[in-house]
Amino acid sequence: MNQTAEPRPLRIATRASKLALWQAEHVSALLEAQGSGRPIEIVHITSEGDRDLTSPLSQFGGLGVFTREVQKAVLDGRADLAVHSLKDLPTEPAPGLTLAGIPDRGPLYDVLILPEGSEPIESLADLPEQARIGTGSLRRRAQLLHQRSDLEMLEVRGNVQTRLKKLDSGEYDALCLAEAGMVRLELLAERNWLLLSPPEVYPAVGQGALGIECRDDDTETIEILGAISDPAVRAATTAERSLLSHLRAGCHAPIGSLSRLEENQLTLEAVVLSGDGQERIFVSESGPLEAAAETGIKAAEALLEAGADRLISPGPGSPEAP
Ligand SMILES: NCc1[nH]cc(CCC(=O)O)c1CC(=O)O
Repeated sequence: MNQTAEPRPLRIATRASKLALWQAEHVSALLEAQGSGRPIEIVHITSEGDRDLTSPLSQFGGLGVFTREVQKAVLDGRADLAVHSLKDLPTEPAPGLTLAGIPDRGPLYDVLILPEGSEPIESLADLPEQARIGTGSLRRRAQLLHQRSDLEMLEVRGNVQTRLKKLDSGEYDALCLAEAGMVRLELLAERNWLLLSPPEVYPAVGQGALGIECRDDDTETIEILGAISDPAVRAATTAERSLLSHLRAGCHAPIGSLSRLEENQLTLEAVVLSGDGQERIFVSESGPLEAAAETGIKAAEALLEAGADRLISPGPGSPEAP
């Protein structure tokens, strides 16, 4: 009889898209380096958001369409932790789960990807008149229209690879995506692209960051996830998510934000736009790192004070439809 029991595996639940798998592998490597001594397994989950590739995201599933089934696997005990793109994770906490891990953050901004073989461009002004831009995100749509009201914004669904195929087949003149996803999938080197950064284009709340959840009574996993977290990223994303939840805009709203850290000071910039990009409200609030959530609330209040509630339409949707 063998009395030396193998340590229990630490099971990571993830969607099975290439990007989700990269992110799960990244977390797996962080956990290995952290050295809990437990072997790591990756459990693949199919989400509603991956199954239905035809409807616009705003019209089905709503909030948490990419995260719900991965969360269920942890709640059911099929896995111990769930890895999400933080920007896809609703700010409303899931009962029974806790957001215990927020590790290092990838690139924050969006990029405008050009079809294979196109000439490079240096700014949005270089796009042809009425260029067709593929994006399903109201935030990207509104900010691009704010710069160039002539652009034709077209809905796009499916994973990053599917979208790039549509771009290269001529459906769009350019595609707007997160730099983080493109870098993780090593897809930027092959083509020409333009960085879309603030103040022209603010990223989504939590963009580029990962959120790792576990059961709220699983003290061992909570401790392990704490050890692979980055306090600066946690503070920054806490401010951003606090802003979003206080705007009660877990809905499909054109909201962008950026947090900057300087020594012990956190500055949160935020924009809210009308869907057509005609109206845009900007605020900036600062506070100590430890008061990140309060800084988020202050920014939300300043936006509401300036009339943001008129621009935010209530309704179902995810914090960031892609
Ligand atoms: N909504 C889909 C989604 N969720 C996370 C990423 C990429 C990684 C990130 O932005 O954190 C993407 C693709 C995209 O927006 O281009």
